[in-house]
Amino acid sequence: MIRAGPSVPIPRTVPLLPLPDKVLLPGVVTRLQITRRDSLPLFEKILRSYDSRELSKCIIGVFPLRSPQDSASAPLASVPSPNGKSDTRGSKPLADLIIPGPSPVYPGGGASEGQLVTRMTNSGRAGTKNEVNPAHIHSTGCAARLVRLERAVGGFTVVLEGLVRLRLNKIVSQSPFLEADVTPLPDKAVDKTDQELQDQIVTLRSISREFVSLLQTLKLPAPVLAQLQKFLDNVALMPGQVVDLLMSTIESTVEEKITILDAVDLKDRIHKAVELLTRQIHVLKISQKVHDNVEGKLNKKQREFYLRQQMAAIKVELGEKDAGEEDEMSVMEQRLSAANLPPEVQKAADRELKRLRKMQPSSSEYSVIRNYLDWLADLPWAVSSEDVLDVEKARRQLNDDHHGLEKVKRRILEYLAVTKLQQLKGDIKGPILCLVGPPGVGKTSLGRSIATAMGRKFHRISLGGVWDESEIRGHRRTYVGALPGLIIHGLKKCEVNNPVFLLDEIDKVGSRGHHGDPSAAFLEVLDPEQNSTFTDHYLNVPFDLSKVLFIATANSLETIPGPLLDRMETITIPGYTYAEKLAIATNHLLPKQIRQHGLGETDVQVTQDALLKVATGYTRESGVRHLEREIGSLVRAKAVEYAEAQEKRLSQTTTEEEEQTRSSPAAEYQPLVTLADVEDILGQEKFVNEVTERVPVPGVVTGMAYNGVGGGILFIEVSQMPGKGHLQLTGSLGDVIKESAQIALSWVKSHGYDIGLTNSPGQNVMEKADVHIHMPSGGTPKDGPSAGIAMVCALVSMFSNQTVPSTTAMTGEFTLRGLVMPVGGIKEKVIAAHRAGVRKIIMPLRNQKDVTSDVPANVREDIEFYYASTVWEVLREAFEGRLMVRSAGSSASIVDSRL
Ligand SMILES: Nc1ncnc2c1ncn2[C@@H]1O[C@H](COP(=O)(O)OP(=O)(O)OP(=O)(O)O)[C@@H](O)[C@H]1O
Repeated sequence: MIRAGPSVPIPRTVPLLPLPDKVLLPGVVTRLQITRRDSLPLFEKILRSYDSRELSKCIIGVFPLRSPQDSASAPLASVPSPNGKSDTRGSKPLADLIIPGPSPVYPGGGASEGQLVTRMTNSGRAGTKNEVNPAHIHSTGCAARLVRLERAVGGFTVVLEGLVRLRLNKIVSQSPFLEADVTPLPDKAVDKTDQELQDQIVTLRSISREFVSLLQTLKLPAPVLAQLQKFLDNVALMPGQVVDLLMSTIESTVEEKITILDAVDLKDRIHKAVELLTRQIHVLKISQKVHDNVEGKLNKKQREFYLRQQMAAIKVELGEKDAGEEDEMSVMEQRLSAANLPPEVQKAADRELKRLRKMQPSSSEYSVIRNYLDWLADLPWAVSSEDVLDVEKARRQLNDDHHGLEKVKRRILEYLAVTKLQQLKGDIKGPILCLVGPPGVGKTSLGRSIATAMGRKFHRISLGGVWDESEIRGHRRTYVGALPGLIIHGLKKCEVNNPVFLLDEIDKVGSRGHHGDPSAAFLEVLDPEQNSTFTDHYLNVPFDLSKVLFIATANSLETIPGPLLDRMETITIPGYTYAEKLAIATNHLLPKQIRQHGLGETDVQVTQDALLKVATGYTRESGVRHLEREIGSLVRAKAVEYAEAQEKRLSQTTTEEEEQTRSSPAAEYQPLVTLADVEDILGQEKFVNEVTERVPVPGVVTGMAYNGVGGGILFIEVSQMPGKGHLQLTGSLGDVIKESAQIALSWVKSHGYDIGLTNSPGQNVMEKADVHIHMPSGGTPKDGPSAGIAMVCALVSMFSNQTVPSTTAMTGEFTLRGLVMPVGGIKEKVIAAHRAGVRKIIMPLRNQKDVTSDVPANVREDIEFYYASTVWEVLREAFEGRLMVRSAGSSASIVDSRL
């Protein structure tokens, strides 16, 4: 409904309402919350002096109040003199004419609650305390009449209707409220002869129509639209009023609204309005685009998402997007570009990013893609740490961290030197090292030392019990909760693409389970030719692993599949001798434990014989892990003593002495741990020397074993019982060892007469007897041919009733023809036998070189070695000449002699 403007006279002096952050234009109705102290007296007075029906007669001058900065940058028109000479805006001083402003629009007929009533916003809320500085009041304002006035919490709620522009001439009073001398600036009647103005009106009309039609699509309330439409019909008659109204509906800044308020000249106002409307139409079109896309049924969350998108698009268009509030997408984009992705990966990332943009955050697919992109952004595609390839420094590092292991250290240094040379050539394709040895010999800690020596990051991947290929290569993204595998996880953790990866216990990787073959995944990872394009199932893009230094560790090589073993260079770390253990304990384990228990270097001292007793009496292992634990127990016991002694001292000292006492060790504390203390602290010895304390019995022989956890000795026990010549085998024996037992028995049966077990050549030594061969520690599976000669000796010992000394151990494969064949694991077997107290070892002649090259000299010195090529030689050495032999086979010509 368009109404003719009410002819309200505008007095020359009006009370003034300064509005910060808000502009009232003629023709617009607005509701305000008045809480500013300086404005309250005005409304108090109005409430007192006017009857509610006469309120509309009350005219107020509403002027924008600009902030001091604004006023500084854009000086306000000086308070003009009544003659108008100082009007800087070019509008001529007008007479005291009272020309009513355009009719305000009252949607729904009522002025108070209509939708066009500008809602109060925080910025529209007048402040609570500021005193107005008249210099900050803008020179152009708007006369307004009061439509409603009510008391509200902390002030008043007023509804004002803009009537006509005002020029502020002079502030005439500041107390109790501002009053000013003003001049109304009504719009001039349209000059139909002014062609330029007419053209402008045409443009305004078309652009306004477009604007209103766009508003329709945004579902503005129908009555408001209807009002706007009707209003536009009058654009030719009152273009100024139309502009004012439209300007109050578009999104614009206070500054822009002030320029409209300032534009008293019609052409100027239309020109500015067309500019702002064009921009608003552009924004609306974008919102409509978004709007069109979301047509259809949307749930609450979807709607929220699209509205947010709309907001973001509008912000971008307005150039208001702040770096601080950048949306998730651009942050992700930045992270991806910072990750320096290889082109192929970049392509995949772009593709996923594009998909992500089209999704709503609440969908499950959204988080899947987000996670994926997070992974891509977090991986060190192009980040490497600087290598320190200083061989001398590496040598020092290895020597500082580990005692002995000379061969291993030499090999590692060779490796580093080669890597250094290759790096100079830009071609790094070194072999993959595999450290093999029993538990606790320092394989893992060697790996760590290598990383430290090279200045690289270290990451340990424990492979024990990995049965599933996807644990290494990741799950495909189609699986719910899919993630990359251990390799990619490790790279993310290290944050560089050239760390040292220790593949711990590679021999424990389960082979061929239900979900692929995990060891097969390593075929690619460990192949320097292939691993530059390693593709994790989750990432589905290749990652170059060629800069990663892989070091594998294993307890035994037997369970490592051939092709995998083929890719690695194995370095064997045998078990330690007692002498080595003593040195390791003294130089590394004891200082480490003392440090870990918070004591000083000299607070615990352990004598060498005490340490040796810990090693021999409390541990039985190839490595030093248990030894370290037992030393830990010793140190703990001493730490308790230390703390107790200190407490005791403290309770006896005065406060002055306290500080001094705290730092000094307690007097009655004794740091030395002697041989006698060991049993008190650790309890009774757990292991006695197995062989030296054993009384030799016929039918029992000491054998030598070697398995994944190191070397050891094992006893072979044979007994006979009445029977019919059957052989019984017990002790978790494998097929090969069972066959060796058969071969041994067959040989003994066939040579019974030669060895003096029977009286005639045709007699069967087992005619009326059954034989039982047992190998104790039934819980440990045993296999392999190396117990052959020990079984022959055990059988001969039982049948002949002669003993073999328990300190004599033997190892060697045995053929039916009585030949002794070489076996493996000599070094570990010898060292373990030495630990167990063995003093004489019989072994195949062809293993002699292993003893001379591998067995430490101090062990060799303690043991008497005998190398045999036939079983006859073995028998002679084992029984030390106590066996009656008639004929020592074809190789010997001795008849009826004592061997
Ligand atoms: N030669 C040595 N010098 C100094 N310390 C050693 C030596 N050998 C082993 N150690 C110490 O023994 C402890 C056990 O070593 P580590 O964990 O490396 O053994 P491992 O061979 O990897 O065993 P596993 O096969 O069970 O993983 C570590 O604290 C290590 O520092």
